[in-house]
Amino acid sequence: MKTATLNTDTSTLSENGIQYPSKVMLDLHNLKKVYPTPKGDYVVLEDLNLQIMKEEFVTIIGHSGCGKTTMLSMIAGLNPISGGNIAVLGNPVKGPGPDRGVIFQAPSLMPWMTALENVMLGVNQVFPHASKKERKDIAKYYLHKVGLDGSFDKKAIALSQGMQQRVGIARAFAIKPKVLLLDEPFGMLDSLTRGELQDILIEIWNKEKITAVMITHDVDEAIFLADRVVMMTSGPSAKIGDILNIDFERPRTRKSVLEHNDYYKYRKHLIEFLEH
Ligand SMILES: Nc1ncnc2c1ncn2[C@@H]1O[C@H](COP(=O)(O)OP(=O)(O)OP(=O)(O)O)[C@@H](O)[C@H]1O
Repeated sequence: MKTATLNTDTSTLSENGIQYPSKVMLDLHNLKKVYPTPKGDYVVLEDLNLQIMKEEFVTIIGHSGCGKTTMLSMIAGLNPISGGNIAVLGNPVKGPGPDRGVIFQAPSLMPWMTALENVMLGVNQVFPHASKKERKDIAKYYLHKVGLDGSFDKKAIALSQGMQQRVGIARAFAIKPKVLLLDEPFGMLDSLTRGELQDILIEIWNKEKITAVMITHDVDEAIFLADRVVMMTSGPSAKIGDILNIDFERPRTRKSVLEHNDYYKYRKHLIEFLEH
């Protein structure tokens, strides 16, 4: 019989009755992923161990093809686990769920639906017992937060890429997940829009403090957003190679980060890791 998850000050009781340290939101333990290929099994990830704390913002960097998306999609429950396990607050991930929101590089909205309708889709599923007005208010609140006040009723197909990604961000936050998973969400945007959306993302995150795990290829973005930057080794059998703590105070501004004495030290550390 399933028992409800119980949160206490010191620990969390998971579904299977295991007492869990309360600060750990996400636990990846000896994670393994094997893809079958015509030439035989390809081991993408092996012995990958990582704990991510509640309210933490972690960015993931690593060479192209090392397995970042594979890892994120396994956390999302969209990609089966070959070995080891993943737990959210001590509960094993068995598939997708509303406790994990995902923002992909392409927001994959329903093109014929309006911005509001797209956000409402998720909200309706996650809060079926709320009144229609309450659900609409949640969707509108997050669309407002991402700066889309004048565009609630515009069809997704009529929105620019940057605006579509704003809807994607609103949609992910609106379901109030415990963990937000972001796979290069700004990878396709120009640098100005990218900067704007980083600011929006971090502003909402500062307020809501959802645990966030974000893949990026941009070292500066990784530093600006994160409490820790996690570096993955190159595949096959990729694992966590190194972790860098980013000790800048929050809230941060891009200017204060760039002017900080440690900024270039952090940057050098990450670039040296990637160059090896
Ligand atoms: N369904 C699949 N079947 C077989 N191999 C796959 C599959 N999906 C991914 N791969 C391979 O697994 C490896 C890791 O892919 P993944 O997309 O996770 O890497 P990544 O680090 O996210 O790459 P990028 O930074 O380029 O997005 C790659 O070699 C890729 O070709």
